[in-house]
Amino acid sequence: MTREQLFEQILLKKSYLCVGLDTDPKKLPEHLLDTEDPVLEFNRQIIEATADLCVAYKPNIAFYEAQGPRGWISLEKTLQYIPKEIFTIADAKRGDIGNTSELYARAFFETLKFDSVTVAPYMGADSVKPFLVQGGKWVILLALTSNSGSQDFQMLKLADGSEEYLFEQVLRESSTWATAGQMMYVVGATQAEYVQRVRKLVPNHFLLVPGVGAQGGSLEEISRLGMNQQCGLLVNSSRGIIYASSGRDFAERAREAALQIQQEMEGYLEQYVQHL
Ligand SMILES: O=C(O)c1cc(=O)[nH]c(=O)n1[C@@H]1O[C@H](COP(=O)(O)O)[C@@H](O)[C@H]1O
Repeated sequence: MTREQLFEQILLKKSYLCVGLDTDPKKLPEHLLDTEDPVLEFNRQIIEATADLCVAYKPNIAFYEAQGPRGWISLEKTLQYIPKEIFTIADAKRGDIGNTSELYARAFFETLKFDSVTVAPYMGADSVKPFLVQGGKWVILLALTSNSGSQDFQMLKLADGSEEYLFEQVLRESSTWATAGQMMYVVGATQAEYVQRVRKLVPNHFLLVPGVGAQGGSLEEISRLGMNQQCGLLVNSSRGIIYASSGRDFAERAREAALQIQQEMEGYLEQYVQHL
């Protein structure tokens, strides 16, 4: 999917919501447990209930890998329920020496046919570039993550007296590896105070923003500080949507939670994206 196609979907749906499919078999509503593939049935109903309100789905691969072969099958079948015009993110946080990254890229882009994969920058250019070879496929590089551990390395100053944090060097350097049509960055919603520094270095890139809802980040703040003229944001919520209820009404409640976010997003799009 191209950046223009993604922006078209955002305008059409008045939404930049990404629904996180972090489907934990231990949290499934009881009435689904005797279906053939409870994870798949849960995802199917979540997708059916939210597809008109979001522009992306992000299955977190850990939740499927942990199930062994069964999990991979649920994941592959889940992708078949996602409408073609919706952007798909394999949240796998991969990256390795070149020939291994090539196979990770093949796993997510060719075998599973995701539009994008999250990648860790720690091993440098040759670990990321194998993911950048196919047009229409995206790398979403971890820049400033939402968790408290982001302080450990990402927020280190590069040298005594330097004004620049390590995450800024990651943005500066990696933005020369690919255009804003193939690379996005993860910036946690809990890091809103640094979003202007991010935008100075990557004004045109899309940012994948996790951390609203369960982790406490503010949608208003990240939208006000992070939007660009093509919206430039995909804001993810996982638990806040998919576990809005643990009962028979889980899909209905998930829709209500997604609708609430979409309506708030509609307001920010009108306010901050000038040519709407
Ligand atoms: O890459 C991610 O998506 C990610 C990066 C980050 O900095 N923080 C973060 O929470 N995530 C993911 O975003 C999702 C957040 O889920 P909720 O907190 O339930 O909305 C999980 O799948 C996390 O793995």
